Amino acid sequence: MAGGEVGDSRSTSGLTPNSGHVGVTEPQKSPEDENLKTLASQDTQDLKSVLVASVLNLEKLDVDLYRGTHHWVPRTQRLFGGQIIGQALVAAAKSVSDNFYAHSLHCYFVRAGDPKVPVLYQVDRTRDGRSFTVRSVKAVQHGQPILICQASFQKLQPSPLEHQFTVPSVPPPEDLLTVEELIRLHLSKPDLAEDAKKGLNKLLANEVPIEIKPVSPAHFYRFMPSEPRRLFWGRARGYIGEGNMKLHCCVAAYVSDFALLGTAMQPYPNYRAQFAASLDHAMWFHSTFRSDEWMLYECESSWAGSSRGLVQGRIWRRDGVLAASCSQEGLLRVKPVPESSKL
Ligand SMILES: CCC(=O)SCCNC(=O)CCNC(=O)[C@H](O)C(C)(C)COP(=O)(O)OP(=O)(O)OC[C@H]1O[C@@H](n2cnc3c(N)ncnc32)[C@H](O)[C@@H]1OP(=O)(O)O
Repeated sequence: MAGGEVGDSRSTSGLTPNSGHVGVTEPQKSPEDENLKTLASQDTQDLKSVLVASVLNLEKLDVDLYRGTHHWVPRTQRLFGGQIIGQALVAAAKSVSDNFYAHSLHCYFVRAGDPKVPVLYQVDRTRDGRSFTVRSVKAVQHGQPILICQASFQKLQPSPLEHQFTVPSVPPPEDLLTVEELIRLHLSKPDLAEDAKKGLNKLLANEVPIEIKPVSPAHFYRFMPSEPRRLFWGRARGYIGEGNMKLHCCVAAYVSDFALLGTAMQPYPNYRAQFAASLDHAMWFHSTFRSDEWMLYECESSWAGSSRGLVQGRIWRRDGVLAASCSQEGLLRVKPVPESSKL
């Protein structure tokens, strides 16, 4: 489903499986939760490997020119930013030797992506060095750029300088519910209004190729005000396997844009985003990881103002190793939630 992101209406932001589930160390479970887990794990099989087989599988048109198609299109009817970044990184990586690994990318989203036509990716081989290789990618639709991206790749170079922050302490993914399970739980409430049901069923029908388990759903859905910080487990649906680090970075780039910007909205449950879109996105890859295994996403927003929000993200492996960091600024044009929707 669509992740309940910043553009969502109040009917879905009221998703809270139980009012006590706001802490990050002791989730509450019930037999109902356990049944829902079994149900949803069956559903995920249908989307197996869709990211690899379709979204990130670009068609080569000419030297350094590729075409990408869409899988999931958000309700905003503009292309999902993570898809464009992921595809741009795939295109960039195609002309880079296998012993060079993506270590960073910097992107600007300059126009909304049109879901009705494919995206062309034009790659410029900016520089090939002994240790670093840089590629510039322009994503184009209707003859105009929608994204400009620079990606840098490095040969593996060990160093005695090694440090990282400590991974936050949270419940393991096995103890938490997926976004789909949270929606089903909400749908099972007997007093739910018909239009809310309709909206939630629409969300469930979306086929998002990633799985998300919010650590604190009440904050994730902005049911109550909270500090601009969120934690969730995420992974690509399906099996990718070891050995293709380039692909794992592209999948992580896809996932990284999914729930970042909503962090900046968490202190303001009385406002809904009328227009929310990522403006730029940067990412740094630190260590090897498997994007088809649960990774902990830690997002915090250091600033909001001038109709923009700035969010930093850290992506942790389950064993506590910091796999990647990202930063994004997004446009957030908001309006107050009408009194009637708060009921
Ligand atoms: C998970 C998050 C995601 O994946 S988001 C997807 C990835 N990101 C994107 O698609 C963003 C792509 N970039 C863009 O669309 C443009 O760069 C944006 C951010 C819109 C640039 O904004 P701007 O310079 O305002 O563009 P524009 O003049 O074409 O206007 C676009 C619409 O916004 C309106 N607008 C403009 N200024 C204001 C304002 N101050 N207050 C209210 N509205 C404003 C314009 O009227 C225009 O509206 P409309 O589209 O004509 O209805």
